[in-house]
Amino acid sequence: MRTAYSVETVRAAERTLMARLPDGALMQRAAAGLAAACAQLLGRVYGSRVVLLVGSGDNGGDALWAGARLARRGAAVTAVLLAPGRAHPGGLAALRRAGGVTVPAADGVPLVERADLVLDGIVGIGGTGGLRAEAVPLAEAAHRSRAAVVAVDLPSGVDADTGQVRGAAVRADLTVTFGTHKPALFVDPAREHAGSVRLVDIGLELPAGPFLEALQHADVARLLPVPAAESDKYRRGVVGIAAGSARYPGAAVLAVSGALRGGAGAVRYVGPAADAVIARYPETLVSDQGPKKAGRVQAWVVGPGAGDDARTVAQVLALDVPVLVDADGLRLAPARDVRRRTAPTLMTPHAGEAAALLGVGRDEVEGARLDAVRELAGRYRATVLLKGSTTLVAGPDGGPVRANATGTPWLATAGSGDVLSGLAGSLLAAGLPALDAASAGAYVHGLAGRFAARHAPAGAHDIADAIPRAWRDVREAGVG
Ligand SMILES: NC(=O)C1=CN([C@@H]2O[C@H](COP(=O)(O)OP(=O)(O)OC[C@H]3O[C@@H](n4cnc5c(N)ncnc54)[C@H](OP(=O)(O)O)[C@@H]3O)[C@@H](O)[C@H]2O)[C@@H](O)CC1
Ligand SMILES: Nc1ncnc2c1ncn2[C@@H]1O[C@H](COP(=O)(O)OP(=O)(O)O)[C@@H](O)[C@H]1O
Ligand SMILES: [K+]
Repeated sequence: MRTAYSVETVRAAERTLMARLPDGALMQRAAAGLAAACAQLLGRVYGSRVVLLVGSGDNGGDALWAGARLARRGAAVTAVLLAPGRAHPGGLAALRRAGGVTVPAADGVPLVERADLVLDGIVGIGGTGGLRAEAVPLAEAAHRSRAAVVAVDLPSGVDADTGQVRGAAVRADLTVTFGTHKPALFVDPAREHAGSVRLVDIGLELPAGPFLEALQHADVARLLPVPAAESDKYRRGVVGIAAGSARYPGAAVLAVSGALRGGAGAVRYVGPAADAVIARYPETLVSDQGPKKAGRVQAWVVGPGAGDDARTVAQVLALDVPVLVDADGLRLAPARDVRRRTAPTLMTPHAGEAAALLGVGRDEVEGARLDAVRELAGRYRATVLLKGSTTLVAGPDGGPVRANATGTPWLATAGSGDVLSGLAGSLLAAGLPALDAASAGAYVHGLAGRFAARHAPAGAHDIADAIPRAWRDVREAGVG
């Protein structure tokens, strides 16, 4: 599991550690890791042109100390000072001792354009808002130059705690972050600015409850259900799918396709698309009764392609088993009915649906996903999985939000959300708590998308077909 902590927690851990260490020791640890990552990226340090973008705080200090290390190994290092009177004094002296030079910001752009490596030490966890005006031309030059851009701790201009980008921000190829990941490194739009991310351990001791978690293969492998010797289809769990309409029968077929690969022992379908479902998946148990009388079901999925069928949504919400509400179902599920439920509810909106539920614009949700997912989980007292370029899952009781790391833009294809709802619903039926069902479902779904679209675009049914391969990949890597 990878974890991220808020700036407040990082600051507290930093204070505790600094009280035990000699002055400057933490910055030296950070700079050593940073310089090593830069050297690796450059391949040959000797003779390379390195430009440091240096702001007024310790983030600039890290860049200056790392620059000094690279200068000692033969790089030509120039520091572009954004606040010349306030640059980190110790770092500045070290760079000069090592043969590095400094220039004012106004002279920086041509140097950045000719650099092999640009180190972004403009601002780190002390930043607020986007880049200031004087830094913008430098960030733009770095982006268009052929230089590798390495962000120190965070790409400057992103909000460390929320992943918001309010204005211009540096676009890095690599971010070297210190002590712990910051939430912004997992959450778009900031994540997209970070490039690949490397964590340098500087000895921070962090509390048990992180702000954000990102599951990895081993975590998901432990969550995925495996039938025991004594299992039968009912013990493995039966998932009910109430989806599809005369207009959208495909949504039912796709939800069933995900559910059949999600670990439940049987999939039961109710709704107007039974013929289409049976034609494609003859193993489905179809019922012409409503959800109440459909027979044994351990978890329901309601909503994909459901049109305006509010009655079915209300019936499913009234059942005392876990329920996943997706797509049209989200619009048709009154908040008070969801809040009143005692069994778990999992809601799976994309940004547009989340925006409609919150009464804000879609851009607002996409710009501040963490806020949106937590707000929805609180309002509905439900687990919420917010889909999109970063998929986030928040539980109703606060606690760490989970960010999914396996997604790919190839998943943005019609019907792929229906597959996810079936898959996650199946995991609910198999007995996983809602937070785990949602995050393991998103993880396997993302991986399946990657497999399905490896060399060519894939349709939603291809993603469903790739679920067993993704599942196997997780299990084999995770538990041997
Ligand atoms: N935590 C740890 O354990 C360790 C932390 N370490 C490092 O310290 C970094 C944090 O350093 P920090 O606290 O000095 O803040 P930092 O990010 O340099 O920025 C503050 C300055 O920036 C300015 N400023 C603000 N917003 C801005 C903007 N949008 N655009 C431009 N400028 C802006 C603001 O100035 P002012 O508003 O006064 O003009 C303020 O002076 C951290 O990210 C990591 O790299 C490591 O050395 C080792 C261990
Ligand atoms: N840019 C993206 N990067 C990664 N995943 C994405 C992106 N856009 C959409 N997705 C994923 O694709 C799926 C689309 O679901 P949804 O929006 O419900 O589509 P549909 O309603 O057509 O099924 C979700 O799993 C979502 O997280
Ligand atoms: K930075």
